[in-house]
Amino acid sequence: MPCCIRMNTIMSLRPSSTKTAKSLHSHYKTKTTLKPSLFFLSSLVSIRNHQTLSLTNQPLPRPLRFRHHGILSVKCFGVADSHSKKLALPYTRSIQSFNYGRFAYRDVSSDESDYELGSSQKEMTGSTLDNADDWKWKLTKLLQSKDQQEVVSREKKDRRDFEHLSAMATRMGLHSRQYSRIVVFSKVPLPNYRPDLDDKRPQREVILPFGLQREVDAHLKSYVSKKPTSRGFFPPNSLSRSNNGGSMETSERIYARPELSVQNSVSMERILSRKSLQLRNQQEEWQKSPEGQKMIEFRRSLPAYKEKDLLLKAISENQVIVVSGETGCGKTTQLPQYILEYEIEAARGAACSIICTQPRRISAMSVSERVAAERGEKLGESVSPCL
Ligand SMILES: Nc1ncnc2c1ncn2[C@@H]1O[C@H](COP(=O)(O)OP(=O)(O)OP(=O)(O)O)[C@@H](O)[C@H]1O
Repeated sequence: MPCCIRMNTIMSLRPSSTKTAKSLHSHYKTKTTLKPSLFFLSSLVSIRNHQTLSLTNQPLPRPLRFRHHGILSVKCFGVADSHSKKLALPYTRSIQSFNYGRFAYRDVSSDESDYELGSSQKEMTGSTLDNADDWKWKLTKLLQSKDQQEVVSREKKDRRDFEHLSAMATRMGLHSRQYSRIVVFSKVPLPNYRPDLDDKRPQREVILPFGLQREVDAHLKSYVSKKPTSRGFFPPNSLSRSNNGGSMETSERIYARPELSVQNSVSMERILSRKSLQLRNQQEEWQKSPEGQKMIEFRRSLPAYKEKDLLLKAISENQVIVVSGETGCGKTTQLPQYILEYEIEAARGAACSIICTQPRRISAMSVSERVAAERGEKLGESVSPCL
């Protein structure tokens, strides 16, 4: 059975302070029948010249020294496994890669003094957090887990201490956000709103007023009858089904556009074609940049990405498609981008208009901001909210 023993629990059993891993080992051996398999050091302890620490019956090559760098928290996780020979130090290594600044792992020279392990974190930092150790453990487990994406807590004290916990998560390379009575720590950036964590969501569902659908149809018909026709501009494989000149626009601006004459239409095509090439260059530049690469990596991790080709095919072959997917899979932020990117790559970007509806102004704003950020743009370039 896996179990977890806190070092400070072990330490409190000892009448005198423990200074070396060797004495810790002998203490550990006599006080418990568990063989430790994972030795978990917090960010603030260094072990000289060792990535693994042997805690077997063999004597240690020489005493290993723990050194305190600010706050101390040490945990031992043991399993009742007599074959366990080595204690890996994964956390120490991950600290190096997450760059903990002054808390980063470093070697301790032999002339440096040992640290008294029994001191509590509270005393060291003056922090009001009484569960920092638990959280450090939880977040480290999250980082180590391949399957787990996030940790969710509904504890009042975690909401109270959110700022501290959030700072800790940031130092560990994690994202955090508070949603009303819930705090979330995640490996991926968190959205402004999480419907799955919104207890009041059923009451917040938007109920469309009777007749709204008919009103929308009438507006659409009116728009379609007024929109300029530019036949021949769209190749058959284009995903675009309208031509209003690029980015989202207000209905006033759309209706205010004058009818285009044939000559106007030709020069408009030239303008759109130039703009399309410009969009393609911009998109390629962004995708090659380090930030763009990072964003692409994140976007590819979303479930929608696996269906990208299928979706584009379905859109090109059908007038109406219905997409259903789990919350957060990328329906809102990814699908429109797949279409736009496809059109931009085909040098038709300027002629592609995509309208996304959101039930609230705040979500319209937040989605627009997010999509613009994913495209490496400022709001108002190819993505504009229309409130
Ligand atoms: N404002 C944001 N900031 C950071 N990340 C975001 C933001 N909005 C969305 N994301 C990320 O993008 C992913 C896809 O979000 P998106 O809104 O496209 O999902 P969805 O399938 O439309 O969800 P829902 O069904 O809840 O509307 C989210 O899981 C989240 O990780």
